Amino acid sequence: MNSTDLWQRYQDWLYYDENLGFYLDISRIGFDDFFLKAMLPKFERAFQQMADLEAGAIANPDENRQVGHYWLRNPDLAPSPDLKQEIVETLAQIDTFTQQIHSGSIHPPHAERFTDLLVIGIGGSALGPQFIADALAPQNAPLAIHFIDNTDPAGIDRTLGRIGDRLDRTLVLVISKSGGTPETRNGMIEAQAAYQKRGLKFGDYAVAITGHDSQLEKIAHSEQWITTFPMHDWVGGRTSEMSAVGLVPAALQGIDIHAILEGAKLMDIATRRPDLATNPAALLAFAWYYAGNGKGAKDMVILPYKDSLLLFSRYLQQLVMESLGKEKDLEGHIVHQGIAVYGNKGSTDQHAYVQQLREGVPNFFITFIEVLNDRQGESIEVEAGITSGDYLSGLLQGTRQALYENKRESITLSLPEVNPRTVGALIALYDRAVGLYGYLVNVNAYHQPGVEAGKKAAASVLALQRQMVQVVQQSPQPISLTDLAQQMGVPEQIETIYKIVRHLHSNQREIVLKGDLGQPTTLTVARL
Ligand SMILES: O=P(O)(O)OC[C@H]1O[C@H](O)[C@H](O)[C@@H](O)[C@@H]1O
Repeated sequence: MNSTDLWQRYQDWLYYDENLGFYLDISRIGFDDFFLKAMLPKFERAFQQMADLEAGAIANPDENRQVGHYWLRNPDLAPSPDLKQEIVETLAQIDTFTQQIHSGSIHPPHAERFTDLLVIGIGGSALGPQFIADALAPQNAPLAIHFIDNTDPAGIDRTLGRIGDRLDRTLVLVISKSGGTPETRNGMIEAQAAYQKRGLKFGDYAVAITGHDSQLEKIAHSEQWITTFPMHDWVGGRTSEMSAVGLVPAALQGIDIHAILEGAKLMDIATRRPDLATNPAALLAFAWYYAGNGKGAKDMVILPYKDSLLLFSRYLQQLVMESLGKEKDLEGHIVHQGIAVYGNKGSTDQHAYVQQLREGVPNFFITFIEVLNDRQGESIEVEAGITSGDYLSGLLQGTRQALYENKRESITLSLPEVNPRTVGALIALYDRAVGLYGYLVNVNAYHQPGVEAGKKAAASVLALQRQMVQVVQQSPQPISLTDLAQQMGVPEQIETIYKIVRHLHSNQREIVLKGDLGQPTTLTVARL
């Protein structure tokens, strides 16, 4: 296509949202009118399914659940007065609690104010809060945020080390919808131990955000934690940023949560339109479908040209891949759906992997995210008539063009600036696009059955570890791996047992290994 035709195509497909000052350009995705016509009936169905979902249908059939994250930003849409009240009351509870923490009316036993916030959670109970904190926390936030989002002991030490002496002024938010996620439980127990070591009562510092009647809620009540916030059954982890999960940490950092909700609500209005050309989420889903042939044949590379949006790709990784990455469609046929997501930020990535994008395997499409306002205040010139921001903007345009010339497709989103409203809108745009795409490819975007397999396997490894330690304890002689597996009655698990033994040996716990570490058959295991 020549430049005049491209310019025309750009204008034909440009979406602009007046309320949000938000642009979406899918002109550099190569669909034609024929493809468009073929997709329209699919979109009609998807719009209808989405309307049913918003009206309270059981949109997650496997788990027999409603999917209600849209109601969080407009409680009037909730399908019953009770649900509406739950949302409104939780929001009021968050506002009151934030005010009490900031004013010091709720304070730690030995200080006038909390100064730090430790969030313990994983997956949907961490990625949103991490993205929002990095994108929006003010420089002198009333509470400085820290995360434990794993069961890595060294990672936990690193976070607690950063908090250091301020532990007695640190408020802890333990976030888990199910209230039983082992990584989060471990983080909580480790944090609890750190408080105890300092002679502090954990409950005086802790708040839980969790589902009704969960294990975590029970602990919070029995240990008299400061308070608890509800995590509704009808909000999925990866779309929970606008429930208490995302709003409590954001509000405590002094971020305007009502503006986040307002931006999302405005985007919801736009993405509710049952019309492909004027619905930005539908345009996104349409572009993804074309680029990957409705089968995820191409990866989604997310490239925000703004440092504060760095964590958006990580946030989207869960939202897109956990929602769409499914073995079966809604009728139970094997489909192996999904779209892989990766990316960091431009122009930084230009000095890393963009070489491959431009010249290597063409298995991706890019989403450029442009932020029109460079910074608060004036910019100096780094060359005659040119600022750093001009460079960033030029690099974005240049990369888009260079990739297009090499037949690499792209989408470009442009926001006026990064603020609570636009970030709320961005999140809402993508959760709707993922929902619509899920309907286009006929998968349940709201469950994650595949995650369970790894969790079950981990539990059986830990059971083997306990059994193995017992057998070694009772064995008078050092014992070979083969005999050990034999005595445990699981000869087929020898590799797993070997790895458990190696891990314990490396940590000088319970057992010692003797022999040539490079040759497992020479090894014997004895009690320490
Ligand atoms: O909030 P939680 O119940 O602790 O769950 C945390 C995460 O764990 C699971 O493995 C799911 O795959 C995620 O969707 C979820 O966000």
